[in-house]
Amino acid sequence: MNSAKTSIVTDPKPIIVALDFPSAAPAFALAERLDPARCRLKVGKELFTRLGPACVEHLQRSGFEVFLDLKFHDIPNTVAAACAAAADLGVWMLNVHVSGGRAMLEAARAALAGYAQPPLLIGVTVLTSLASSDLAEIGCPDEPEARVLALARLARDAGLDGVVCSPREAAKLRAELGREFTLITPGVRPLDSTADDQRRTLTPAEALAAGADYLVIGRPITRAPDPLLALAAIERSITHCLES
Ligand SMILES: O=c1ccn([C@@H]2O[C@H](COP(=O)(O)O)[C@@H](O)[C@H]2O)c(=O)[nH]1
Repeated sequence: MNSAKTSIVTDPKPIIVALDFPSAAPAFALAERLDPARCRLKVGKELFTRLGPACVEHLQRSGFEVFLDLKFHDIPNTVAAACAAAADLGVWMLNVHVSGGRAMLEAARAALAGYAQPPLLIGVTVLTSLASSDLAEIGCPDEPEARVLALARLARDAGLDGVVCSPREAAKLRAELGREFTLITPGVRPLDSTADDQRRTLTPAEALAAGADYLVIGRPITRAPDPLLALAAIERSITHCLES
């Protein structure tokens, strides 16, 4: 993919830093060094299970918008109640697994209907750690792109605001689902980073050029010798993708 191609990314801060840490100290220490005007933060299963809602509230008090990445996947009644609980926390974005099915997705949508400023409701399609062979093993004969597209269509039809996909599917989804559907891409790796457990990756500039709205980036920043330098290098690499 041509990383020099310019795409219109309308949000001036497309980077979401994944705060995957085992305790409050390193998570909050990094957050203190980050600027809420330059990025958002993602709280996932590890930090939330350790610290609970207090960690979201702490980060919000520091001025950050928080993506609560708990990937709810359960019966509709349970997911709806969990989405309401997340909305009560005032998170900017939350997510559910699209494979929970239409009734679950519609229940999640309905649960957020009464909020004046509801969080963005996002569906997880195919985890970026999965390749074709992994899908085959769990009984899915599709290539990841076909599966992601089918799940993204279901998410859109059920009224979700967008999906989590890998950057490799972003161009296809953008073309099929239009400009308004929000695409969140983990599986983002600068050229000098290791893939770790991610299987479907592109660089930050490639992801934005393909049509991603937001880049979720964890270890390439959080495990860098200097996280702020790593973030600054990523920001420089995507400047040409941002709307001026
Ligand atoms: O398909 C998915 C959905 C969520 N994630 C989450 O994003 C970050 C990625 O972290 P890296 O360290 O940059 O790999 C992590 O919190 C995952 O839980 C994902 O990777 N893929």
